[in-house]
Amino acid sequence: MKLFTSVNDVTDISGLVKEALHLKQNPFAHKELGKNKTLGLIFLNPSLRTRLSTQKAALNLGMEVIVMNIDKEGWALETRDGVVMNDTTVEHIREAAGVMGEYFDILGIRSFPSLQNRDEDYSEDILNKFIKFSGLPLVSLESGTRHPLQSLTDLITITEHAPQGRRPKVVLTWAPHVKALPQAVPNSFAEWMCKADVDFTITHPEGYELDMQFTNGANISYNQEEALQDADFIYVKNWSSYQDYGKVITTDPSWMLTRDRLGVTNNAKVMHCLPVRRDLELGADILDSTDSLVIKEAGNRVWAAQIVLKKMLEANIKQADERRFAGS
Ligand SMILES: NCCC[C@H](NC(=O)CCC(=O)O)C(=O)O
Ligand SMILES: NC(=O)OP(=O)(O)O
Repeated sequence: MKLFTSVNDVTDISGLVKEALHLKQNPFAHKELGKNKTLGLIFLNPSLRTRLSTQKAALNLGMEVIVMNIDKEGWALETRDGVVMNDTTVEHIREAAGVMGEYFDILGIRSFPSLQNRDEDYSEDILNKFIKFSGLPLVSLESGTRHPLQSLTDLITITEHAPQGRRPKVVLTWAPHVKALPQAVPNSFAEWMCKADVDFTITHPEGYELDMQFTNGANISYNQEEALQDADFIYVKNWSSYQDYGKVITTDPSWMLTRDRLGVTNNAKVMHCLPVRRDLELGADILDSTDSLVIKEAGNRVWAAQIVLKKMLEANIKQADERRFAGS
């Protein structure tokens, strides 16, 4: 594996989940694999889970890790091409990414969308430039349109807690929020669920339709109660409008999931990628109950990151060996 930016970088999804669950039982079995290899984690936006879990995963594999919050600690980055840099930006992404290529063996990048310009965000220009100019194997730590480490984690968590002998029903439900949030988490979750062995439904108010490229194969409903019927897993997330790009169309509190809503479900477990705003997006009564999987889910971020880094290290070692043999 050279890139992990979407589900399309994975050839065997259920195989990857199984391997991640195996790592969870044997976290230090590959401690030699990452010896003398350096992972660079570059954040253009805040993070708690992605930063800590990916760092821990790399340490479990014996790697060195360097973390930089480039938005706060680096020179102001220019990402556009063909501009005279006579304003506030100091360093171009071409040089910045190129330099990272000299220091690291694997690069992780977090780059949120601006939510101002849909074409720009959905072109994944910044992620693609880091890939191109670093020349490194790259793992997305959440980009303009996707959060694949989160989605792999979510599938691992669903697989661990799924009922025996039948396909689980998974429902992604929109939740209210005061701020405009990216579509990356729900896009990515939908994209993975549509390819997984689950019965998948999305429910949201009108105007919150996600880009159809991510929801192909999902049932979509504007009626939350109907959608929740017989659910085994409920994935709660706010996102801003894709159509009226980046806008908050409603904050209707009746969309907030509370425990009394779970009555129509099949004792559903509730998931959220975190951070979550209590009693705005999701009721504290759920978060503080055994119906919530959010902490275990966040725990599984380690195994998602570790299996991805392991695949990248193995591919790189193979490539390096091939180069060595070719030269001998
Ligand atoms: N990485 C996990 C989610 C990150 C981001 N949430 C946020 O920005 C929450 C901000 C707030 O609640 O103010 C999102 O939804 O994509
Ligand atoms: N879920 C998630 O990606 O959390 P952070 O933004 O804290 O990394």
